[in-house]
Parts: sequence; C-alpha cells; structure tokens
Amino acid sequence: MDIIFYHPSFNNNDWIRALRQALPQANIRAWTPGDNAHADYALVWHPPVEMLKGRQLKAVFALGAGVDSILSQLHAHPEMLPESIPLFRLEDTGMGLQMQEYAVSQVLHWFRRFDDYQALKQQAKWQPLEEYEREDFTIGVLGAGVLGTKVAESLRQWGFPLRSWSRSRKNIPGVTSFAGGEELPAFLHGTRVLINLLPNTPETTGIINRALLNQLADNSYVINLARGVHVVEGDLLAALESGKLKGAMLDVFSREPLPSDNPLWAHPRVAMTPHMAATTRRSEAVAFIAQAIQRIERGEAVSGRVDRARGY
Ligand SMILES: NC(=O)C1=CN([C@@H]2O[C@H](COP(=O)(O)OP(=O)(O)OC[C@H]3O[C@@H](n4cnc5c(N)ncnc54)[C@H](OP(=O)(O)O)[C@@H]3O)[C@@H](O)[C@H]2O)C=CC1
Ligand SMILES: O=C(O)C(=O)CO
Repeated sequence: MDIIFYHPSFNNNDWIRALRQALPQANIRAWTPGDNAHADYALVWHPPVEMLKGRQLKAVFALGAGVDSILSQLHAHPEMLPESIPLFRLEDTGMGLQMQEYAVSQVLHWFRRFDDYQALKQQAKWQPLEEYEREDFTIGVLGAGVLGTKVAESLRQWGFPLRSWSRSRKNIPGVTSFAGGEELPAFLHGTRVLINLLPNTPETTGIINRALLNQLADNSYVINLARGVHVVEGDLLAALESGKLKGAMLDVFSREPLPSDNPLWAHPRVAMTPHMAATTRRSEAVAFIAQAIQRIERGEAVSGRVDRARGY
C-alpha cells in the first residue's frame, strides 16, 4: 500500500515517522512536485492540484476538521479529485478538548465579569460589581457536530442553560436542540453567548450578520471558533457600538493574518487569537487515519466522509 503526504507547514519527517509506526505495512512518502508514482491514499492540507490530479486513489484524508479550502479548490479544479474518490476529514482527534478549553474559559471570563474588572483595573478602581445570574446566561452553539457537541457538553457542568442549532435535530442531554432555518429565530431569542462551530458552506457564509445579531439578548457575546467568513465584521463592530454586543472573542478572520489596519485589533471589547483554537494533533490524527485506512482495506464503513454536495 502506498501513501503520499503533503502539508505546507507541518514537519513531514515527524508525521511520516508516526504514520510508519501506525501502518508498518505501508510505503509512506512525502509528496514533492513531479512525483507521479503510484499511491493508494493521499493525506493532505492545501494540496497542489498536480498532487492529486489523475490518480486512482482509494481515499483522500484532509489533515484538519474543516474542508472548505479543499472544497473551494475542487470547485475551481474539479479534475483534481473525481466524486468517486472519497474525501475524509478529521473528526475530533484532540480538537474537541481544545475547543472545550477555549469556550469554557471565555464563557467563565465573561460570566464572572473579568472583562469589566479588567476595565476597572485600568482606572485603578476597586469596585465589586453585581453578579450575573446563570439563568440569564443562555449559551447557544451554532453547529452541533463533532466539535459543537463537545463544547456544549463541557458547558453543561457549569449549569448554564444550553441550546444548539444544526440542520438535523439532535439529542444531546441538557441541550435544547433547534434545527433548520425556521427554528433559528427561536434559537437566537434569549441567547446571551453565541458560540460558532458551523462549517463554512454557501449557506453559512455571512450568517453572523446584523439581522442575526439583532435577535440575540442585549449585552450578549460572540465567540467565533469556526471560520472568519461566518462573521460580517462591519455588522459585528456596529453591534458592539450599539450595545447589543458586550464582547467578542474571535479566533478566525476573513483574512488571515488579520491585516494590521483592521479595526478589530484596536477595539477594547474584542479579544482575539490567531486561528489556534484547535490544532491538528499528530498522534490522535495519525491514529484516526491509520484506523480508517485499515477499515477501508477490510471493506468496512468509515466515518468522517465529506459530503461534497452539502459542503461539509
Ligand atoms: N478555529 C479552529 O482552530 C478550528 C476551526 N474548525 C471549524 O469548526 C467547524 C466545525 O467542525 P466539526 O464540528 O468537526 O464539523 P461537523 O461537520 O461535525 O459539524 C457541523 C455542524 O454544523 C451543522 N450545520 C452545517 N450546515 C448547517 C446549516 N446550513 N444550518 C444549520 N446547521 C448546519 C451540522 O448540522 P447536522 O449535524 O445536522 O449536519 C453539524 O451539526 C469546521 O468546519 C471548521 O471550519 C475546526 C477545527 C479547528
Ligand atoms: O482543522 C481545521 O479546520 C482548522 O481550522 C485547523 O486550524
């Protein structure tokens, strides 16, 4: 079995060593331009078209959870990967825990009013503030897939009212499920903290816009952990100015790195991180991919297959 590997920034040697340990029977090599030799599987992130084009692969594995970049590449170059070759993505592989850490720490930061205390500290003011009530702190998770479910589950132990929004109805204990566009207004009504974990698809681009933000509770908060294009930045800034939003924590941006003249940098109630909410963890990802390849080889079903028509 031949496997080719390409990632523009990972340490190829470390990955190939780990893959060889997990799949000792396979011949695994880093793909370099001009390599047209046989391959059964390709493991990729932002692959050049020529790496995949014309190959008779059994499957391609994306080395991340979001497949929007490879799907947009496929849109421009459909010849890169025929529909008959399955594309898989990473499911959790350590990203769930990272998202939980991020979301819980930020929700508690706002719930305990550390943002306000930080502002008071700047003015050298010693001033205990009124506490927020848990029941006024409804958390709504946009996207109840692998990562959204993990995040909702981790917030449950803190006793906040929880709800999720997805395409299909979910049954996550302690989390009220809203499904489909017609239930989005009910999901938003009363939501105080909105956490985005949707995939980037034509239906979700720009979803966090003025109309959506206006339906949230007053003095609400947004955490964007998914993709920058979900948020209409001008509408977010306007909602911060109007008082509809009290704060935003952003990990992802329409343009990354975020240009230095973007007004989000200077906004006192916007916190941000450089697309690091959840990174691909080598050992978990290798274990996931190795197990999936073994299952494919045995003719068994494998989860994580991307539905190219749906876009995730
Ligand atoms: N910032 C970072 O570091 C990282 C960001 N990400 C981002 O997180 C995203 C989510 O990952 P993951 O949880 O694994 O993805 P999943 O595919 O498991 O979950 C996606 C969820 O979104 C829902 N959804 C999709 N389209 C719609 C729609 N039109 N209306 C309502 N709900 C919709 C799905 O509904 P249903 O269940 O009904 O299909 C599903 O619940 C990734 O696509 C990626 O962009 C991922 C990793 C790291
Ligand atoms: O896996 C993903 O989709 C990511 O965004 C990793 O940073």
